Formats: sequence, C-alpha cells, structure tokens
Amino acid sequence: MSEHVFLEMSDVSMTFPGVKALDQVRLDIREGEVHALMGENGAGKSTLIKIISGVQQPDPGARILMDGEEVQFPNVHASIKHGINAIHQDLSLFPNLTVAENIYLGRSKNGKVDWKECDRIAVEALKRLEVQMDIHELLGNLSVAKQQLVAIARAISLSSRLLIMDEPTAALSFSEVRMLYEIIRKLKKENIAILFISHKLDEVFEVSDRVTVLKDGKYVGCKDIGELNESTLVQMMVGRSVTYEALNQESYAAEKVLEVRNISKEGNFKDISFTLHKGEILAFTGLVGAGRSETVKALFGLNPPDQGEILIHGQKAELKNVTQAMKHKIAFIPEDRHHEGLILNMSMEDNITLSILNQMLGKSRFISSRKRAGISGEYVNTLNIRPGQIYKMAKNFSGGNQQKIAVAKWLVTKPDILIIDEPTHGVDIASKTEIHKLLKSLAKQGMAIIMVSSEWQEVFALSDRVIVMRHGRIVHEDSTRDGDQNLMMEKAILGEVKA
Ligand SMILES: Nc1ncnc2c1ncn2[C@@H]1O[C@H](COP(=O)(O)OP(=O)(O)OP(=O)(O)O)[C@@H](O)[C@H]1O
Repeated sequence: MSEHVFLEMSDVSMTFPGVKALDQVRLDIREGEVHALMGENGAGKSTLIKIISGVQQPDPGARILMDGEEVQFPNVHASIKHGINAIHQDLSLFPNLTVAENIYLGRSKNGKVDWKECDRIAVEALKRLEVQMDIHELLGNLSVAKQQLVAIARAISLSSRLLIMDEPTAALSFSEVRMLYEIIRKLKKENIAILFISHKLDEVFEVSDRVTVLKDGKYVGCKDIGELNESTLVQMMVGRSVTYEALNQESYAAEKVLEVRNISKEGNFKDISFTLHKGEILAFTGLVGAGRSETVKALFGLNPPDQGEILIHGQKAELKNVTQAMKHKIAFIPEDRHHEGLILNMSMEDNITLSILNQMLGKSRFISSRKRAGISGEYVNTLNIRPGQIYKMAKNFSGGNQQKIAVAKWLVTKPDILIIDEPTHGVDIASKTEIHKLLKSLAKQGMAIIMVSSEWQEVFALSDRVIVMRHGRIVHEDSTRDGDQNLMMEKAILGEVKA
C-alpha cells in the first residue's frame, strides 16, 4: 500500500428536509488501501458514498481533490471517469444478460455491440481476479457471490482506482466471504483502493488498513486499524462502550406452543421436526442456503410444505396462507425487509400501524391520529429509530432504521409466535443490543420466538436452543447453555446429513 492520498474530500455537507445527513465531513483515501467506513445507522455512510460516486450532489462548499486537483462528480459517469466505481448492495446488474454482457455494459457505440471486444474484456477482467466463470452464462443463473464477482470484474475493467462496496458480505456464506477477502487482497496488489461500509467488527479488523468513523452526520476520526481494538472502535462510533450481553440464562415454560412434525417440501427442506415453547427463543442457524428461511416461511403460510403436520397449542393447524397464519397469531419479519417488509412510499407511522388499523379507531369510529402517533412514538423510543420523524416516508430512512421500522410493524401485532429472519441484519452494534433486549423481554412476557441468524455470537447470546440446518435438513439441535459452540459450527459447515 502506498502512502499517496489520491482522493481527498473536505467540508462535505448534505441537507435533506429536516435532516443534516452530513455536516462538514472529510475523508481521504490512499492508493491500494482497504478503508472501512463505519458508524451507527443513519450516521451518513451511504450518503457519503452516494456523493463520491456521483449519485447525489453535496451542499455547496464541499471540496474534492483527486491527486491534488479540484474535481467535481456531477453524475455517475464523472466519478467513473476518475476511476471510482461503486458496487451497491443490489449490484445494479442485469439478470437477463450474460456475464460478458454485464461486464461490457455501457460500452456499445451507436447501439452496436462489438461481441469479440465484449468477450475479450470479460475474459481479461475475470483473469485479473483469477476467477473461473463461463462468460456466456446468464447472470441470473449465478449465486449472489458470483454475481458480486461479476460486478467487481466490471468495475476493474473500467480501470478502477477506487472500488466502493456497501456491506459486501451481507448476503454471502462463510466460504464466499473468504473468497471475497482473497479478491480484496488481489485488488490491493493492483494498487486499487477499496472503501467499504460494514457493521461487522470482525470483518473490519480482518481486512481493513484504516477506518473512518461518522456519527450523526459528523466526522469523528480516521485511524489506522492497528491503533484500534473492538472496544475503542465502538467507543468512537457510539460514544460509549457497548457490551454484547449473554441473555440466554432464562428458562422457558414447558407449554408447547408449536409442534412441527416431519414437514418436507421438495427442493426446499426435508423431514423437519421441532417443538417451540412458550417464552422460548429458538434459533435456526447454518450457512446461507441451508434452507432455514424456506423452513420458517412455511410456518407463516408463505411456503406451505408438501408433507407433514403443524400443531399450534396442541391443535392441528392449516397454514396454507398468510391470513391463516395471522389468525393463529403468528407474525413474520422477513430478511428482505426492503421488498417484503415495508411499503417504502408510506410514512413510518403508516407502516407501523398498518396491520393494527382496526385497533386505531377513536370514539367517532374514525382512525385516531393521536392513537397512531402514540403507538408509533412508543416504538421509535424502544427501538431508537432515528430520526424519530413518524411522518417521514420509509424510503427516506437509512437502511438500518428501515430494518427497525419493519421490526416495529410486526411487534405491534403482539403475536403469540414471532418469526424473525436475521433480526439485526444491517443494524449497528448499539441498536443490535437494544433489539436483543427487546426480543428477550418479549419472550419473558410469554412470546415464543423463532429467529434465523447467521451470526453465531447472536445465536449464543440470545437464544435458548439452537437448530443447525444444512442442505435443507436439521443436522443438530442443542441448548445454547450446555451445547458445544465449536461442534455446532462444525456441523453447520461440514455436518453429515443422513440420507
Ligand atoms: N432521500 C432522503 N430524504 C430524507 N432524508 C434522507 C434521505 N436519504 C437519507 N436521509 C437521512 O440521512 C441520514 C443519513 O442516512 P444514511 O443512509 O446515509 O445513513 P447510513 O449511515 O448509511 O445508515 P445505515 O447504517 O442505517 O445504512 C438519515 O437520517 C436518513 O434518514
């Protein structure tokens, strides 16, 4: 890594109605370094990235220097011209085009594609990454990890000096994350700098050289990773220390709320049986693609099984659709909260109270705005949703705060059984502990909770029992208090599956 700072930004501010998303922020990037951008939900990380990549324009007064020369990024093309490429979480690729076409994208002249050139560019870019891939395969047929590699190949084929990644490991399995780290190391060797957003401390310590921290839209500091440890980094982000408390010390009731008997669904999951008790938090873990989400969706009528039976409070239950599931007082908070969880063009208040509008009627039989504001405000406080503007559209909240709104939306229904898929995905460390405490207190009040989580620390800190899945089957079940953590992780990764 060279010490040469090629990108320097200062006095970067960005004002949205009612919110100063960035306030006189600065950032500098050295050639070939891996630079992590960190901060709590709503700190301004995505906004800063959008400004660097020309998607958004800062308030007047911002200074951007490339190799000491003042530049502007009025649009995405301008920033690409300066060698800056951003890979967003949705990857912005086309599933109906081939790998080669996706890498070549945007280079056709007068609407004509030079197919030889297209293949040549794709082969060369993938070779630089030392990745084997059929360039004529449709992108949509590839795993998310491979699609991400295509996005990286595309970026470096545009002669990137800075590659920006927004939570790049969010949808990757354990081995795919290792593969991405390898790619990052290769890019460093080519002197390409990486700027990435992450909420995962272990990953930041593993791959980054320097870290810039933002808080409430303000610059807190930039440090070499060697100068920091987990606790000092959290202190910079949150302004206080946050401990990851082990909450799995409570005992749950003997009363069985849910019994699942040998449910199977072709190509999804096979022979799944388990019991969930009143007040229990049961974790489903395993690698991405192990069939956990498909299994829990079956319990909410979203992916009904072909075989087996489900009992609720000892009675056989039909769970063929969401309406039936809701009648049984089951709530489901999906992992993909953007597409499945929220109505982005509605306000936070609308989203939170949507499923309980019948409880919001006032004396006049009209919906009481006082009641709606009251209940929304309650969840704003409990989940620390920032900013606490209940009339703000869901789409205008930061990613992590959108997660919290989706959580609130289902918690208001006061379900008997709560199913939550990756409860703290994209949520910062301070809010993470708040969500953990909230789930624990709901369990204490008698709610039975199933959570799917890929984060081992979360599984062991929060759940009472854990089920490990692999290739659509249960390979292990244990109590988190007595269970052997290493054995469970081994089972998830290597576990033998009975035929
Ligand atoms: N289009 C918009 N309109 C209004 N406010 C916005 C808009 N986009 C972002 N904001 C606000 O700007 C602030 C910073 O948001 P940003 O998405 O940059 O945060 P972040 O650090 O990336 O958070 P997260 O970790 O949750 O993704 C937040 O308060 C957010 O509500």
